[in-house]
Amino acid sequence: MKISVLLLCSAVTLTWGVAVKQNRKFPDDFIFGTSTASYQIEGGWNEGGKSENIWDYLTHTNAAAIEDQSNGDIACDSYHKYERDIEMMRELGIDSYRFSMAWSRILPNGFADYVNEEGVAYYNKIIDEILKYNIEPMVTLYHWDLPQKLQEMGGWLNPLIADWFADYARVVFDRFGDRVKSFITFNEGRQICFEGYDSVSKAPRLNISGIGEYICAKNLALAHAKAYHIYNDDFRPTQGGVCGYTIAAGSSLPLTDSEEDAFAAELHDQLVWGLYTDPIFSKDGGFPKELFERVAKKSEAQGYPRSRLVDFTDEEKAYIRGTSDFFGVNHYSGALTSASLFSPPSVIPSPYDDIEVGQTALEEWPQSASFWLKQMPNSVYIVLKNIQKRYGDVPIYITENGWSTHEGIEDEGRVAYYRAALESALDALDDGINLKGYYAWSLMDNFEWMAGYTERFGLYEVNFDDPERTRTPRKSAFIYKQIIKTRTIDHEYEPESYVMTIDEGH
Ligand SMILES: C[C@H]1O[C@@H](Oc2ccc([N+](=O)[O-])cc2)[C@H](O)[C@@H](O)[C@H]1O
Repeated sequence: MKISVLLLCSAVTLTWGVAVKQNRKFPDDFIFGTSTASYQIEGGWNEGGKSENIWDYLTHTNAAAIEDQSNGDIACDSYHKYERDIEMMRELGIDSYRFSMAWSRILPNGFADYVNEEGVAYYNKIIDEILKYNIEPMVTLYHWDLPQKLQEMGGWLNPLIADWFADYARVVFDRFGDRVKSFITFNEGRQICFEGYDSVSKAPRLNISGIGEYICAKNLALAHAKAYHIYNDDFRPTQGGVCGYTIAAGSSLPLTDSEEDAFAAELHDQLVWGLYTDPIFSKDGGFPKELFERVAKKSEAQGYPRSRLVDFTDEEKAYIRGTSDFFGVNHYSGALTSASLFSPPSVIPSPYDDIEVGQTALEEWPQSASFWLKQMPNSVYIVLKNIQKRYGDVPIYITENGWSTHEGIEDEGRVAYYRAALESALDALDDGINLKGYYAWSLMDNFEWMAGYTERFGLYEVNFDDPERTRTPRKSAFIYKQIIKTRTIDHEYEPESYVMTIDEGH
């Protein structure tokens, strides 16, 4: 069996097993940032007029669902400690900060009948303060924390949610768009839909296997498009910013060079991100063709009178197509893909059973503290190339990329990962891929969903035993700072000390 792992060659030196070309530089206008999300860092879960969201509800009613029985009630306490967060951004010298707003902090009823001014004031403080230091906000409208009240009305399975989300988006654009020039509607459609409604993984942990994800995906696409059109028609003319969409994509390569494995890799991409992005970015719009046909055929064979993946109307397809100014990708890991690796899921119908494809990672790839995260060689380049092949030269932002450890301050594993990922991003730039920016996940340790606080992704360590939630820079923070400052990756660079300062101009 020939394993087709693509490695970009013409290396000059090898560092950490990574091909390193010399004298390469990120362009001056390349954006370096860090990412966070509201539920993972804010805390203040019932303060300042905020209402309960689906993560508050899950962690308060089913603590056992979280590995360490923890929750985001306080998290990093960024609701109170945001000034320290901004100081850290200045220490790093980042160009942009990606964070999300909590729908239930801005609209505690879920609906736009009442705007919580205290919630608006909280986000205004962050935006105004970072702009003082020339740090551009990139705001995600929805990073998984749906108001619980809307969940009780069906959440993302209720088609009316497209309007509820559009109303929320209008409030966000109206209140913040004079200063925020970059919006993302959704963080990771698949994680919202498959993990929330199909596979009992993330909140709200519903198990409508083989059906829930598809209904949610359709509603999400319509919600996104409505928000985009509102921005485009009513706000862009005066505010002049951009509005995009972010998905999670691993770099999938065919296990062998057979046609079957090439098709398996294509089907897998269609399921795990094309389902969400083809309707927006593909030439003809609509769901991915082969996936759509597979689900229709399977549904029929299973006795369903109609496909479990309900198509858009032609009018809806046209309404959704082209509704994104950039492609946001959260990228962490990769795998090799083949139908020969398929093992039937325990529950059928299931999206995985629909495609009958499986994946594997190689033993020798470094393993992070997260079971799902292994470091595939050159994986940033591979995923960006897959996106470019699919959608052409759309501007791309890597809106998350990072590595989890159980390490303390000396986080050599994370340092190696970031250096390798950014070398791979340089390969993409060298190849003419339209990559505009890179956001490290994450500024600091935070509540890592089902893993609670057992896995750490931060450039800054957070002491969750300390009521002050003290933040301390890790080695990786110094390394990332040096890369941002010089726009180059110096694999020999070692921080002189672990004392952080703010450089002039930040
Ligand atoms: C660590 C961050 O993970 C992000 O979510 C995903 C989802 C899927 C993959 N994947 O490899 O398939 C990677 C990361 C999430 O957006 C963020 O909040 C963090 O938890």
